[in-house]
Amino acid sequence: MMFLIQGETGSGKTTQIPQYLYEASIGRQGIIGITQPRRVAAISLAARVSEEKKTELGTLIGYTVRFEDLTSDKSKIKFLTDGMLLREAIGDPLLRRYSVVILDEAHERTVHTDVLFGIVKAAQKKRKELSKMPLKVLVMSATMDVDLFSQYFDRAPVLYLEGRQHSIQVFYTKESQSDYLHASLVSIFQIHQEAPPSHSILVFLTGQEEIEAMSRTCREIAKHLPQGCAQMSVFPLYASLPHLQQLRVFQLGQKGCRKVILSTNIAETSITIPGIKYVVDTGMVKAKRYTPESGLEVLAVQKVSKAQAWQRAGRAGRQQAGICYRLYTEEEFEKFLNMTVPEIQRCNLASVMLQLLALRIPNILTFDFMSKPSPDAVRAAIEQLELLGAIECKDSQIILTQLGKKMAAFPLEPRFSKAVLLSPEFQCSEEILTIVSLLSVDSVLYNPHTKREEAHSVRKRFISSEGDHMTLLNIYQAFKNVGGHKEWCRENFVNGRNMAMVTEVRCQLRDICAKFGVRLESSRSNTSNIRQCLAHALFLNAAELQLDGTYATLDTRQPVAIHPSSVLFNCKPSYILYNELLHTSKCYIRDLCVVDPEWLYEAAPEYFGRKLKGVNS
Ligand SMILES: Nc1ncnc2c1ncn2[C@@H]1O[C@H](COP(=O)(O)OP(=O)(O)OP(=O)(O)O)[C@@H](O)[C@H]1O
Repeated sequence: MMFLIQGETGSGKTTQIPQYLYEASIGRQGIIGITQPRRVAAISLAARVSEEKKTELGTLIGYTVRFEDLTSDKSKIKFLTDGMLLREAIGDPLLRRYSVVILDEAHERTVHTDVLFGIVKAAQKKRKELSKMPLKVLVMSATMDVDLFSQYFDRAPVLYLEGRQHSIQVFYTKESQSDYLHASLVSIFQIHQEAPPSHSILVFLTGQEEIEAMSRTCREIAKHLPQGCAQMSVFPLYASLPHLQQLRVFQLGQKGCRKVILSTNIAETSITIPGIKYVVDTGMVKAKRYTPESGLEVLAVQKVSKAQAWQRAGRAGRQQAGICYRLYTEEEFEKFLNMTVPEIQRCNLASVMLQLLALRIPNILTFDFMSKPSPDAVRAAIEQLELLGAIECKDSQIILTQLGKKMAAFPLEPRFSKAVLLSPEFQCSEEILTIVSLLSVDSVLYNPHTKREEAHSVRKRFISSEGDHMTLLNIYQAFKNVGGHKEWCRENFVNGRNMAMVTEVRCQLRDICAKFGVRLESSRSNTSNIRQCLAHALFLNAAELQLDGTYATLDTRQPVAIHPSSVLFNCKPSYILYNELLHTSKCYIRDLCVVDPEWLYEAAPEYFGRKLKGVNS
């Protein structure tokens, strides 16, 4: 059985259908799994359904997100991120534990969801052939391209759910806005002056810095409003915000005080934030863009698709009638793409390719994708995995190496799992495990805007001239030396909860190492072995200082600049590794580590030999 369900936002697809299936005993033989593209959605939905069923979260209803599993043997309804279901499929491609798989928010088309489409389709077919317990599959969204989906899923029938409890009115601007931040501010304060304070406002912006700056401005303006105007509480919401702070947005606001939530697209789908009456949509989003020719995966601010705009509007009108102000004209909206370009067509494929190979799917080009990735992007991913030693190409066949098999077992990007696996060679396993864990969780640094200077100055003693990785390592070691003391965290502006998470992730990574017989070795001699190990794993993300004082990436000579958040912002080391590229006013590199060029060359002599030839010719 395979159905597509299209129902308006807020019609009850995600919270009700799993319960109906459970009550109809459809999930008796196995678990009902519901995938979500984001962890905050998986967690908050599990909590909501659990509350509706009056059970304790983690018993009948649970959730699994990366590095966090709140399920038990009793769990029958499980919310999980699409990435986690994909990981489970590596261990069990037939997904035998599940009687029903619901792929929710299918329009988001994350890489993981797209791969899951193929995996789930194949699992269903195979289970039928083997006369095993049938796998029922539901694909749901308010805004998916039903024709494309139905065709892909062998003409699966589409069920349309009509109706939502509350209406939503949508308004456009009359004229195009050149400054969406200014336009958002004007809208927020207009609503604030006119509407009762119990009506909360949700504003969609593009990223952490923008949101933090806007929060400050809103709070400042709110202080100077005329007497009689209601108070305002501003809540930022973005992926790297500590989890507890994320959850604060779901709490009811104080009486007589307006709640304003400034969010990235993490609040765009799935979730219900109580009290939201108004949505302000800037029409902008920060998303990945990938150019296979340059091999660069960049985060850049761009226009949303129509589907995203409708999802955003759908966050209003969930508990009462809602209003959505779009800060763009109707003509502009008409020019938006109908659907967001699937992530598989705009991201680096190295990670997903490694997972497909671990799933014993030999050829990503012939895999049953709803939308094929570009052959150039596939070639670039193959080259990267080959350089990392994860695969070998023999007679036009791609084979996962022993190293590659181990790499795929870690819930990490290939370059980070490679760093872990190489660490014994460089006698720095403990340190690399810490660094990789630190990079896998939300930021452990707490930078409250009112005490930014103070936070910087107390943390100065941890700063390493060798970069951000080493600085984070110093902070972690100091945290451990005081036994994770809460007072110490407070004094040093360190997020204790996220630090505890780092310790948890570290344990999990250690367990995976133990399972694969990876001997962990550390000499604690100096820091150059740690940086050398990072150079051998992250050499594809290296940048070089130019004669004019700027930086360029080593692979494609892309001009880049050090991000102001880096401890190296005012330094000019000759060679640095970076974790991420971010495109705002210019192309920034962030999370940096100083390295020697010889280490890079040692890591991939042929590759850098070729690159240098390219530069000289
Ligand atoms: N955490 C919550 N608090 C209060 N009400 C909620 C909550 N979650 C859901 N609801 C109510 O249930 C309704 C249906 O929510 P549900 O998430 O199931 O809708 P949906 O059809 O899946 O929407 P979408 O397509 O936007 O994900 C909401 O409109 C809201 O009225």
